[in-house]
Amino acid sequence: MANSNRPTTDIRHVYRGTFVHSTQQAPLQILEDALLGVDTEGKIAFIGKGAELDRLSKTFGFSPPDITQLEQHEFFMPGMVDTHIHASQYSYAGTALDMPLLQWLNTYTFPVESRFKDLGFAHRVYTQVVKRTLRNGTTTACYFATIHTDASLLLGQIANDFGQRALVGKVCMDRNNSVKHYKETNQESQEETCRFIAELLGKKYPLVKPVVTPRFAPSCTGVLLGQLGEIAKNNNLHIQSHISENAEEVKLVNELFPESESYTDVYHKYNLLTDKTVMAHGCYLSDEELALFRETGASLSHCPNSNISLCSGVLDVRNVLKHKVKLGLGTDVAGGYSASMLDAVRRALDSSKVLTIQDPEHETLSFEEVFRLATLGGSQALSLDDQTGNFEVGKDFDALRVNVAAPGGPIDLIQCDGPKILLEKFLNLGDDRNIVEVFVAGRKVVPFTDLHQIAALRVVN
Ligand SMILES: O=c1[nH]c(=O)c2nc[nH]c2[nH]1
Ligand SMILES: [Zn+2]
Repeated sequence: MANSNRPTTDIRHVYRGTFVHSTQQAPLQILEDALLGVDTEGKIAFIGKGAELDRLSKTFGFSPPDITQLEQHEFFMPGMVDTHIHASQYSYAGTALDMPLLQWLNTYTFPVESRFKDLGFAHRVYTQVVKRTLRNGTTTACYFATIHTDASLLLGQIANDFGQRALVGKVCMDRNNSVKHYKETNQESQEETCRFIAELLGKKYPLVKPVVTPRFAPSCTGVLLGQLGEIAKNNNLHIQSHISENAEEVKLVNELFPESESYTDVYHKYNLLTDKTVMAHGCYLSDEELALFRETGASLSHCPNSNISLCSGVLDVRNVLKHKVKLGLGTDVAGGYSASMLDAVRRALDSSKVLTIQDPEHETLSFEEVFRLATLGGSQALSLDDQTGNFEVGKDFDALRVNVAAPGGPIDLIQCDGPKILLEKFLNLGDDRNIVEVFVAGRKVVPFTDLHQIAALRVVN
């Protein structure tokens, strides 16, 4: 157990009980009867053993009555990181899953996304998606919005108001032959991206940052991809997009960019693969393409619900891990029908088992490995692992207080189980009723308070 001290400001909270998290070395580390202190900046000041109470309280200047003691059947785990979610598609989540990707985009997605020039509609949908994801334990979300700058800024404001850590992307697309009113000119896309970045950074939200967001290669010209690569580089920004999700899409990219060796090479040529890039899906990437991801430090977001729901493909996560490519999980609402990262955990396990059914030699992912993908892996995929992802001293306290036996909840505990079994039960059977409190950077953001609600009612100007 780490128990290093850190020069710190005052301690604001101390928690005592079971903590579960992942480290680089171990997908699951269980710390029973641990003490964790959070300083006034919301950072983890210390984590040690309960037996060290005297020493820790002297060193950090807190008194034992100030400690919050977890109940039986409760534990803290790191907040989950959704590395890929379309906030704008939340309005039709759970429907419209009867077509493959390219037809699905034209039939359902583009018509809905075009409605976000209406800020009232955007406000309703974005408030709901931020609240829903927070309640379900997503402390960090990497969002796609739409092509509309003001609505995308509104999403950033709402995430900030509710206290969620977020990367927010104004979608860029200057090519769309099927829904002609839902696209930008090349100049609009470039100028509005610059305005979006400048205005969002200008807000100085502590936990919300812009992410450069070419939708995917088929909806962007090479000129736009090049401009976005430049913008990201000049401002040292995150980048997100989609790659190799569906076989028809891969074929289309080969036709649209015949000069490139592969789909990955298209993005690489335009300087869009960096150590702050996250690409969704990657079901059909070759080993050479995975090697390019590893070389550039770019990461993948595994979105198993979406991959199954749109009959896109099945990502071989084991192979991605073998190539040492950074990897997190994404809900990919609304190609994925659930906004809950617990669903992403379950679908990732199911997908891995499908690969084992097809090939018994395939090494199935364990629940501990998938737990790591949902937490530390996601933070690494977003290059935010210096701030969040586990309970290391110096990181922000992003955490879920889980009660596996929450009254009225979905889990019946029959016998007295240890913390590893409790975690497994929660991952497989739990839901938001088990997530009794959510913390981001030390601040309790769930249950919602009146302050959250009032902030969210603010009308944009
Ligand atoms: O799952 C997906 N959802 C989208 O909105 C999208 N756009 C391009 N490619 C996509 N894939
Ligand atoms: Zn997506």
